[in-house]
Amino acid sequence: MSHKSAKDFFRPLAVGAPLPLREIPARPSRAIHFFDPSNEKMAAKIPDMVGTVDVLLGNLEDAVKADNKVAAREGLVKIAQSTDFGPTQLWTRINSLDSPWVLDDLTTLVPAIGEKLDVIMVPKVQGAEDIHYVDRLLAQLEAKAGISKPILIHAILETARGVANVEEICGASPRMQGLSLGPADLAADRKMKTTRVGGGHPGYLVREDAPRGEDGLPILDAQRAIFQQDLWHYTIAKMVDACATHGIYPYYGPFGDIKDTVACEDQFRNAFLLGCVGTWSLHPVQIKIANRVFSPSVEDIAHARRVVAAMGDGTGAVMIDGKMEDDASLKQCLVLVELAEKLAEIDPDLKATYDAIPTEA
Ligand SMILES: CC(C)(COP(=O)(O)OP(=O)(O)OC[C@H]1O[C@@H](n2cnc3c(N)ncnc32)[C@H](O)[C@@H]1OP(=O)(O)O)[C@@H](O)C(=O)NCCC(=O)NCCSC(=O)C[C@H](O)C(=O)O
Ligand SMILES: [Mg+2]
Repeated sequence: MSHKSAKDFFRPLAVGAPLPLREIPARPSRAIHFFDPSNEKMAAKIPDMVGTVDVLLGNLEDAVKADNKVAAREGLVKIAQSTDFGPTQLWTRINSLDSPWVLDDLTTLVPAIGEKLDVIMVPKVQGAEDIHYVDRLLAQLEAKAGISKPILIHAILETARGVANVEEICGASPRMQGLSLGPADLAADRKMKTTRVGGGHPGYLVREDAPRGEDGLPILDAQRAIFQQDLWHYTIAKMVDACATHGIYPYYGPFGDIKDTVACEDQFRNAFLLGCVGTWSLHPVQIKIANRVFSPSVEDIAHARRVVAAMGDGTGAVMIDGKMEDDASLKQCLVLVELAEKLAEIDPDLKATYDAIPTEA
């Protein structure tokens, strides 16, 4: 595969297009909330959701009926033009690159609402070639429309080839903002034997060893603990490493069992602990869960601040509550403290919560 030379990587891909960013802004995006702009009931709720969620995403792809594709695109333009998004980012998910709708998605949205669109999510990305195509087309459209800042690209990992090529996808363009896991399409593409939209599966488990009888054989009808495993651990971990390597942001994806808010919270928390910065929300009930899970807890911030205070110049080792803390644990604590500071800038309730944490000796 041929790569652009380093000096060309940050050059605009069309004369008159905005300069590519050298750093992807670390804007809070705990929940990327999906709505169907062709659904009037949903669309009517969007202006009131501004400020309650970090990202509002007008979805044009799967979950929008084929007959509603044009209405969804037009609906998104209308909502974007008539809404002041304040601190909330506006994203869209365009149709897949092999679909009959994607060209019109891009050529309509960029001139109409390109100044308001922060990120375009591209589904079913297979390799760097998909990002290169969107990158060049966006540059041409931005130049023609006189857009002042580059629209960023977010890729969904939802094919086996996309997962295999995750490194080159992350590094394909300075527009790359991040990646999400697309567990439903990925499961289908991999021919996994599941029927769910994200989350676990009761059949994917590890069972406690069987007790042995006097004959030394396993007692098969004995009660044994079973531990359900995470089907998505490998892919999320691979995605997190690729994103961290390239300075972009990893996200979990959809959790389709809307009513199981407890398992949803578990799935989101696993992703948070592994390094993801946010997740998708498919229903208003999932926004609160995501905001809670992807914000560091009071306990973690209290502990992190103690470590930061105790570590002085950041070198050496100290004991806190019987545990050794050193340069490496300090770096982990700083990840949490810096995230809390960023979130506090846009979330007054969270700021008040973090400000109220007592300073311990
Ligand atoms: C999942 C839903 C179909 C559920 O809808 P519904 O049955 O209408 O839910 P409720 O009755 O509980 O709704 C209560 C009210 O809230 C409104 N509502 C529902 N969802 C949203 C929303 N996302 N944004 C704003 N408002 C919403 C309803 O209109 C009700 O309003 P009211 O009657 O006035 O009280 C539905 O939530 C939905 O369609 N969600 C989005 C689904 C989606 O975007 N799917 C695509 C992403 S997942 C995916 O693509 C897979 C991935 O790519 C992969 O491969 O893994
Ligand atoms: Mg999908």
